[in-house]
Amino acid sequence: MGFLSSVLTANEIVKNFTVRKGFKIHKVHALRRVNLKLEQGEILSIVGESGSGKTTFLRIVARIYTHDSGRLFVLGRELCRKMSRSEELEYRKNVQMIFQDPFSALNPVKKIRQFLKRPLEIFKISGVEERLGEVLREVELPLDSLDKYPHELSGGQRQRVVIARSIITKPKIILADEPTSMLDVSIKASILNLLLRLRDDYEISMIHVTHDLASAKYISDRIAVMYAGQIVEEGNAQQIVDNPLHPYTKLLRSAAPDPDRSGLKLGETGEPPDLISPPEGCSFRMRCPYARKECSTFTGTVQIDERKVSCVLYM
Ligand SMILES: Nc1ncnc2c1ncn2[C@@H]1O[C@H](COP(=O)(O)OP(=O)(O)OP(=O)(O)O)[C@@H](O)[C@H]1O
Repeated sequence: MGFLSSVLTANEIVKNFTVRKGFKIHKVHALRRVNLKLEQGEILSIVGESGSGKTTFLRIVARIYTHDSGRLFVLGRELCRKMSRSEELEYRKNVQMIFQDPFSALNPVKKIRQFLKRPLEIFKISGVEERLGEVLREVELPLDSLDKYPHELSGGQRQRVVIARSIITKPKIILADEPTSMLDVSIKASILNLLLRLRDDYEISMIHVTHDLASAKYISDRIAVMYAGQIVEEGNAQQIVDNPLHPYTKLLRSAAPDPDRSGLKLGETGEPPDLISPPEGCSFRMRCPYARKECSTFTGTVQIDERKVSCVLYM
């Protein structure tokens, strides 16, 4: 697919959190100079283990957090700490987030109609009933779902409601944080297919965050692999999964996403480093079967065709 232009450019994004451990205050280096691009109509998956910084990046784009340094350009403007209320509203209308848990996203005492109507009220969008009907059709839910309570719907139907709300304002970018991780395997594919169709029908650009390389390959054009707050490999989704270059991507690839299938478990190969004091050089070197002396100082990125890989093996 040919893309027209970038809707998001992240340059050297840094985010630290302050945490208290006993009497001491520590800095967690959650994002360490992250560079990423999202093209119009593209689905980019950020893949990595728990704690690698995927959600933090998504939340910065969603303006739930602000970045400490670096520059982030979204839909033609630079995101800065302060935006006027009208700029903030316009931004939130255009950039919507889907959270991983469709159960906690929905208020159990409110009908689906109220949940879906809320953004239309906030953004003063007219033609409410018509738009409610349209989005339900788009997410393939029957119209009578509007008058149901969340507990009357299945997990997959609830996630469809959450997706309906995310598209009701006709956003340009969707940020999907593990949208299928709480769902049964049988329903996962239908939700991924729905996201793909929305992208195709409306040219919505998406950042999809997941632990699961298989669903990333299924849904994305490009994959960025994140480890300890850094992107270690980035490129075409199929190439990354079928022919991973970075030793960490190779490890993710060989780990069985399905616990019923035999295979390497990530925990068996060690743990990611503590982000309070991340190591110098390559952060993966302590777990890497190919580690050598240079890895303790190497921080570069190598471009191989369309792929970027941060590993000294490819120098
Ligand atoms: N609000 C916060 N306060 C302090 N530390 C945080 C906060 N949010 C995230 N962190 C830390 O930042 C690092 C990155 O976390 P993040 O949630 O972005 O990772 P993740 O890859 O999305 O993991 P998961 O898949 O488990 O959600 C972790 O070490 C985490 O403990």
